[in-house]
Amino acid sequence: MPSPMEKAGILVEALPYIKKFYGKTVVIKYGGHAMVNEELKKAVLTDAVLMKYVGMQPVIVHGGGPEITGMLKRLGIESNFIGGLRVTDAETMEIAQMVLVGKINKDIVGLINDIGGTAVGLSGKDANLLVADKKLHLMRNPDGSEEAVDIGLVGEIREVNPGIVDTLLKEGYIPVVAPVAVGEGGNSYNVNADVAAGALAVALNADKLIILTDVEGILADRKDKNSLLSTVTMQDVPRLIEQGIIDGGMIPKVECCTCALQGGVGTTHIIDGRVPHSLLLEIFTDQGVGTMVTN
Ligand SMILES: Nc1ncnc2c1ncn2[C@@H]1O[C@H](COP(=O)(O)OP(=O)(O)O)[C@@H](O)[C@H]1O
Ligand SMILES: CC(=O)N[C@@H](CCC(=O)OP(=O)(O)O)C(=O)O
Repeated sequence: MPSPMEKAGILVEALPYIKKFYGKTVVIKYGGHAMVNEELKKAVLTDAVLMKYVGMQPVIVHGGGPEITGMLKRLGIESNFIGGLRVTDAETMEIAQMVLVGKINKDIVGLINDIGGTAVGLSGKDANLLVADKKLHLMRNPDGSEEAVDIGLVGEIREVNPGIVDTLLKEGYIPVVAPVAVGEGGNSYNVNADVAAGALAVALNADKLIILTDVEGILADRKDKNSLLSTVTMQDVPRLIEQGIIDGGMIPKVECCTCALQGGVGTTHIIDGRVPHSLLLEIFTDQGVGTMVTN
């Protein structure tokens, strides 16, 4: 345990970072694979509450892929993914919305409020926050040609109306957003949570986008956790994907970082949500943690 004097020293060391990020908007994408257990969830959300109390404007966009898969399995429905996206028929959409908006969103809001923050839960349907069109997945054939594949009610974000989030931030709340978008006729679209976080970060003109996941960051060799790439430039991304170094669920994350940077977001980071207080380490220390994707 640090002595009281050491504790005072730690607080003073944080001062330049508190000053730098005072009033700045930070979008935190909290992935389902990083929601490992209740203790860890509490550590992540405590960091968000602390950020709020020192003057930052955290906005949480959560995922919940594993929990949706678990619920579908309990109901005897198999999950299929194409290009990292869940093939979403009407029944799957109904369950995904129930899990994301009705369960995970409310669990996060409850935990934040219990820790001492004041959170308000939203889905992308509230106040037309996320408006989407049906997304067709482009699949590459072995001969190099591309084919559009129907993956059901998966949405491609067409418009973000961040007014409701701005209003909540101004009133001192922590907005917590579930990645369900509204489409024509008021119907629901399932949106990848990384994509939702990236689009919201751009619309809010955020200073930082931090993606919490279940690996150390981008690894040069996925079998070697010591091969962390601490910085990756936007220009490196297509080559890393082509070489198969970045694969699967990491692809939407880096693509979102790239889109966010192109859309004016200050910095983007992919960090390990399994490490307690990794958010604080990223924001309040010189070294940072995980991978920073830069332009
Ligand atoms: N180069 C890479 N470095 C680290 N992880 C990678 C890499 N390429 C692919 N991945 C995979 O991406 C996964 C993270 O994406 P995903 O499972 O969708 O997480 P989340 O639920 O947090 O969105 C990792 O667990 C890992 O299996
Ligand atoms: C279209 C699509 O794939 N939607 C995701 C939404 C949740 C999500 O993205 O959760 P994670 O961040 O935990 O992966 C899904 O249904 O799993």
